[in-house]
Amino acid sequence: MPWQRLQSDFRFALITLFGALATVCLLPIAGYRFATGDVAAGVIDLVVVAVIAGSVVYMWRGGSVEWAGRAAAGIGAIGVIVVASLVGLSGLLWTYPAVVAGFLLIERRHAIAYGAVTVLIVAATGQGFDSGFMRVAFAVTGLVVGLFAYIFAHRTEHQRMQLERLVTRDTLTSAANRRAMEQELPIAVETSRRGNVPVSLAVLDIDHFKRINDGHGHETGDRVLVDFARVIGAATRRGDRLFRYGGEEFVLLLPGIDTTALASLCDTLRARVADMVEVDGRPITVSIGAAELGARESVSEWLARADSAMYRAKRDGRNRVVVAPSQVEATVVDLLQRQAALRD
Ligand SMILES: Nc1nc2c(ncn2[C@@H]2O[C@H](COP(=O)(O)OP(=O)(O)OP(=O)(O)O)[C@@H](O)[C@H]2O)c(=O)[nH]1
Repeated sequence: MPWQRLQSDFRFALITLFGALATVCLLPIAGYRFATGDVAAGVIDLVVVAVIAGSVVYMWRGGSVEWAGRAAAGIGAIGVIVVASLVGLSGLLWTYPAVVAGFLLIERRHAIAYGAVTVLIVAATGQGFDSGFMRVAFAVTGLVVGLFAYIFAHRTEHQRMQLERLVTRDTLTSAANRRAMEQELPIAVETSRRGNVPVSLAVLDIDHFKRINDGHGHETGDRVLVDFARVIGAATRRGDRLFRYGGEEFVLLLPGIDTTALASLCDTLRARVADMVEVDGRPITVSIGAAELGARESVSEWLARADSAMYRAKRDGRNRVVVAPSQVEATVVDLLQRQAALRD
């Protein structure tokens, strides 16, 4: 699902854009260099394009975004340094875009160091400077460009994170919202299948929540939702994700957890809620349905299986956990039932 990642992963999208731009801009320049007999510079341009395009392909095929960015930035810097020492002024000019591109490709604090080192090496080794003063002026202007790019990247990243928090968080409980869930579940499915590690999800629905609202007021209901999300958040691991699915229903994504571990984990959560969430000293309870992702199962089928397990927990008396059988178990049960029906 790399197309979905273009929307959900900002750095993934930036590196892809950089790869496309670098290819479109550098290929004609490489052609021009060959045409004018500048074979060495042409070869350097082609190597730069090949490494950058290779990094993007590696990332699209599931490789690390960080390493793809580092490889693209690294080859960009080497290309600029070598070309500046080979062709003079027309090579020197590429230093400025390389410094700015660093902020798109790698972490901000690394990008400022990367930009400063690239500018200083080019100032020291590049050809085409008329005088020592020109070298110093080049170094100073390059560093100023890097500093401005740093300030700009800092502000943009801060605002982007604020915006992302606003659109992906539920304002009442601070859990991730349904929109975030719709983006993250397909990624979790892809990660699980690629790494061949299990992933499970649990649907948690607070019991008789309407009675809390009706008997104690909406504000108390809101407070229960906040306490509930806090208790679940504190009882789960760092990589687990809690989403508010709607109303008093939450979804918990549990990477690395299979059907065997699911029942005891969910039961711990159920007990923790009953112990720690209350109204007027009376415990609030939760019904939980859980399911491990099945082979070839879609996100909606997976969610539907966990949801129907949760409804079974409600039907069986609430304040309990029902784990949906794994797909293999479900198929065996189905076959046995069909066999029994044929025999009758
Ligand atoms: N206080 C508060 N109430 C909410 C919020 N969102 C949904 N609700 C209420 O949650 C209640 C859900 O009630 P039901 O769907 O009947 O479920 P329930 O009473 O929990 O019953 P069971 O799920 O069958 O145990 C409704 O009264 C909604 O108005 C919210 O953000 N704050």
